[in-house]
Amino acid sequence: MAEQALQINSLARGIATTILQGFNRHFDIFQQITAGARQRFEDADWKAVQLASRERIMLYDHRIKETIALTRDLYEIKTIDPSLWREIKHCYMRLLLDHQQPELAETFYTSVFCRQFPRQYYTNEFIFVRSSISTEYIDSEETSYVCYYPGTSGLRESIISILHNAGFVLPFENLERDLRNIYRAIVKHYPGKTNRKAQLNFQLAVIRHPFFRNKAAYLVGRMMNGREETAFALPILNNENGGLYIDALVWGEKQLSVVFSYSQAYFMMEHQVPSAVVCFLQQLLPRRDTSELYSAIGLHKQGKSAFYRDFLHHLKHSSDEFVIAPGIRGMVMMVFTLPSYPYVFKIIKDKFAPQKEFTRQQVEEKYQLVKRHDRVGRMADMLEYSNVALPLERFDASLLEELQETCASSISYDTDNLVFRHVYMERRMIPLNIFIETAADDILEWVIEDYGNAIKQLAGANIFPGDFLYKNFGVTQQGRVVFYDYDEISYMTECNFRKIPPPRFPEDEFRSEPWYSVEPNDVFPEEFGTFLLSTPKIRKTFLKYHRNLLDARYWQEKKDRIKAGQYEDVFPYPEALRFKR
Ligand SMILES: Nc1ncnc2c1ncn2[C@@H]1O[C@H](COP(=O)(O)OP(=O)(O)OP(=O)(O)O)[C@@H](O)[C@H]1O
Repeated sequence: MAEQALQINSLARGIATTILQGFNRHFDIFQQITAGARQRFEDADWKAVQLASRERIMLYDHRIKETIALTRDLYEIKTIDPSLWREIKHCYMRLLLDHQQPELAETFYTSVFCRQFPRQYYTNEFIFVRSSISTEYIDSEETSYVCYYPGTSGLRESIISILHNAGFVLPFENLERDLRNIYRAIVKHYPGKTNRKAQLNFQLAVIRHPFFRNKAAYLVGRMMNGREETAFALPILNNENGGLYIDALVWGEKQLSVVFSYSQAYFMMEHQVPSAVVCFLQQLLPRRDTSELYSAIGLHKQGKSAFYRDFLHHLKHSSDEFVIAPGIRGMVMMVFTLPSYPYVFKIIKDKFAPQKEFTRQQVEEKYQLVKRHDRVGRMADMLEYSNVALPLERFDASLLEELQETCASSISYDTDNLVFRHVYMERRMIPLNIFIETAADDILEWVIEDYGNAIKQLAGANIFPGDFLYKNFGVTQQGRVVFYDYDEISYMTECNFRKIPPPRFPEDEFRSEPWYSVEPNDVFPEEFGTFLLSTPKIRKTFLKYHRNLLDARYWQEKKDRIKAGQYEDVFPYPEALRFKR
């Protein structure tokens, strides 16, 4: 008996060690790709930036598969042996005692387990439904942030030190000018105080490493003046001529929150202890949950795991029902929400409306494309889950009926739960068609302008939304228009933008069929007006700001620029914040 226990124990230790080695390897490769961000930024190698971003997102699944294959090969695991796996989890927990990324390693373990074994074992006995270890005050050789004291060394010197510590190799094209710009921008926020040193009891705490994304690097921190605390970021750009410059001062939680939005691509930000970075960021952005912050720094699987924990906790402590999401029903997706929780749940329907000529697999591929693509602040990130069990009693009767009608192949019943084979979860927004219905004139003008900007920025990032209808866009809490219906997107470079040929005879215009031939990838921007410019007010605003969206030449030129390898600038902060150069 004792010998058998010993055997189980040594087998468990072996398997736990193999899984942890799998995670360590994953994190090493993740760090290597992340560490390359500085070079890519300084070389202005934007193509490499996009490739690295895509590669890093896909790493996790490769490592999970590899680790499962290895444990199966080494230990001949075929079916689950519950007592062995209980022991493996204990061994794994012991191995994590001094680990610097224990929460990530736990998630990795859970993924390895869940990919192999059935749902009835997804309990805290076998996986990390709850984390078993605290990530507070984990030590690493370098601290996550550095403090500066403008009260003693002066604001100018402090900013110079911050830039110096960020470790850029390229020089700044005109540092004096940038320092003046920052100084002026800060002064605006402290009227009347800047000349009196004693009143400015500043402390600046800045995350040591820059956050790289697309064509920018952001230095992120907080400024403390007495009891006042303000989050800020300094976006740094490359002039592509051997020099760097500071483009703006992003000031306060609201502005910074847009920089860290779920509709942006993930940052590349190097640190041995991500939990410390997330903890710091949470102080700057208390309204962003840990899930979003982990995702923001590229640890989207941790984001997913944190989200799910939070969601289960919320379910336990709420009593409202899942209901059909307000708005126009999807022809591809069945969308529902829990009013007390700011997310929607999307299930792919069994059958699509006839005009949707694609398959379930193609829809999934489009969603994956968005996950890996630069979302430029205009496409919502989504969390994808398999086998999600939700309490049946929390489903509104009409929702349940509609789910059964439209998604039967994706749902099953397990005692008191409804189990979804596959779900996308996404931040809830106000569908633009609903927002427009009640918007006052000035708000309508602003939202239509932003809607057009969203389309233009997506186009600049090589995304053609396919379906421009207002119902496919939402308005976020920060008041930005974001696209969320991905089933018809394609790359701009795959589209053929055409002007409608003139009619050959006057009767042509009255025919039900076009008088010209149309290939599958042809797009006629002149036609957008028919369904977008529904009311005079919308028409007037749209044409004021975005008349060019109805012109095939505009689209073709954008496409040509992408083909020529030009990457458009998209700033996650208002144009008005940008410094003059
Ligand atoms: N993130 C979200 N926040 C709020 N509501 C949403 C969200 N995503 C979807 N909805 C609601 O669900 C509806 C259908 O969603 P979605 O557009 O993703 O489905 P679809 O089947 O792809 O649509 P379509 O028929 O246009 O292809 C939307 O029109 C909107 O009312």
